[in-house]
Formats: sequence, C-alpha cells, structure tokens
Amino acid sequence: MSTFYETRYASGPKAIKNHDTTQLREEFLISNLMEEGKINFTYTHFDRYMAGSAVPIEPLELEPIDPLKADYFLERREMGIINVGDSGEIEIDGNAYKLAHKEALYIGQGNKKVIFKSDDKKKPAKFYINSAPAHTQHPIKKVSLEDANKLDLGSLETSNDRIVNQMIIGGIVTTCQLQMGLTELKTGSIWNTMPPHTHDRRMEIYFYLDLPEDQSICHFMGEPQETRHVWMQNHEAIISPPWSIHAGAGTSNYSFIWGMAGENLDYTDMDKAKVTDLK
Ligand SMILES: O=C(O)C(=O)C[C@H](O)C(=O)CO
Ligand SMILES: [Zn+2]
Repeated sequence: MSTFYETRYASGPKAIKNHDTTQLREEFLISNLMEEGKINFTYTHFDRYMAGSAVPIEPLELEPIDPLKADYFLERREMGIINVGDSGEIEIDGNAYKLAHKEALYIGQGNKKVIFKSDDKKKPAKFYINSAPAHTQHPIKKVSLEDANKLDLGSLETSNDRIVNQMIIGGIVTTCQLQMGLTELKTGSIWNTMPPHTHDRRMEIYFYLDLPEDQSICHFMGEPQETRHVWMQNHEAIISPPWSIHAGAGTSNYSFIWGMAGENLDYTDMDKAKVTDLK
C-alpha cells in the first residue's frame, strides 16, 4: 500500500475561539506532505476537499482510500497536481504526461489508473495534489506557467508585490469545481493576499513553497474580527474554512499554491476585509 490518508472534520468559527496553539495546528495545519516514497492525503470535511502529495522514488500508484468507498480514486472526483520538485511523469490509463517543475496537470473524473513517476529517483518529482468531488468528466489538461492567466497584484511599497498564476481556472481548464494556482512573491515582498478575504461559498487550502531555509511564514486565519495565527514552514499546507480569512506574512519572500472548491467557479467573488478592520 502506498496511499495513506488522515481525516479532518469541519468546524465553525465559534469553535476556534477557545483553541490553543496545539488545537489550531491539529485541526488546520497539514505537515506530512512531500514524504519520499509515499502518497499522503488529508481528507477534509470542508467541501470534501483533499490535499496531498506524491513523491515517487519507485513508481507510485494512486489507490482509492477508504472514505471514498469507490473502486478507483477518481470514480467521483477530479484532481489538480502541481509539481514542485524535479521533473516527473504521471501515467493515466496508459498515457504519459511529463510534468516539469511548476507545471500543473488537471485530471478529470473517470480516469482509472494513475501512476506517479520521477525521471531521476535521486532528484524526485514532488507532486502537490488537490482533489474535489466531481459530477462529470472533463478532459485531462497540462498547464505550464506560460499558459497561466497572470494577475500582477500589490506593490513593493506595501510589501506584497506578487504574481498570481491562475493555472487550473475557467478559460484555461474546464473543471467541475476545482480551481488552483501558484502565487509568487517578489524579492522584498512578504505579505500575500492583502487585503484578506473570505468566500463563504468555497473553502481553500494554501501550500507554501520556495521558502528559504531558516525562514518561516506566519499564516493568519479566522473571521476578520477574530483572527488567529499559525507559524508554518516550507512545504506545509493549511486548511482555510469558508468563513476564514487566509493570508500570511513571511520572514522572506516565498511562493504558495492555492486550491479551492465549493459553490461556484468565480475567482473574483471574494468578500474583502479592510486591513484597518482586522482584529
Ligand atoms: O496572493 C493572492 O492574492 C492570492 O493568491 C489569493 C488566492 O488566489 C486566493 O485566496 C483565491 O481565493
Ligand atoms: Zn481565497
């Protein structure tokens, strides 16, 4: 067996009022990603969204995990993958898709056999994976950063100069409910997503990468008037419930992958909170 999972139940904003650091981390932080030779998933009860990773030393076959009660993983699900390691390949029902560093692949519902491979086991591919329930099949599509829809946001003056690469998004890839992208902060910029926002229609997960050694990220969550912080390291992810803001500041610049699913596919329908109203 190479596909492992853990479950995170959904909670409401009242619950975290009394959470201490340990409880916050146990419920929302995902720190078992990028383990070599394994496929690790976190199955959340927020929109039944899953985040995980596959780091193949030998080829790793995706297996259906118990909560799916399915014959194969993608029987009722779709999947988005971004490779944050060296080059690799994903074989889907006998067809090979090469994925270089920071390239993405969308795999629609109904694809049966998925195998993750690295080109060189000494420099493995590191596949970051998100998955959401799907009601119909959409075509497999590879997306590179050149293909992405780019939003040039923020400024150096407010320490949030960044490019949002929308990769798995309407207009580029047709999905049931999954959206994913990679945001890169420029040197000297440390804040992502300011002003912060919620979207009660969709949950979201942030996965941090490109963080230099010995640096950290302070991620903020909670309702805009009742925030909490979680200190995070490179290659950790954090679950953002639909009622929660999701924003962070690093002790250096960094990148992060955002992925979300829920009621609609409208990236722009965020409910923005004024920075001066945050508590
Ligand atoms: O830096 C940003 O701003 C983001 O990348 C925001 C995310 O894309 C997001 O939260 C989408 O809802
Ligand atoms: Zn968001």
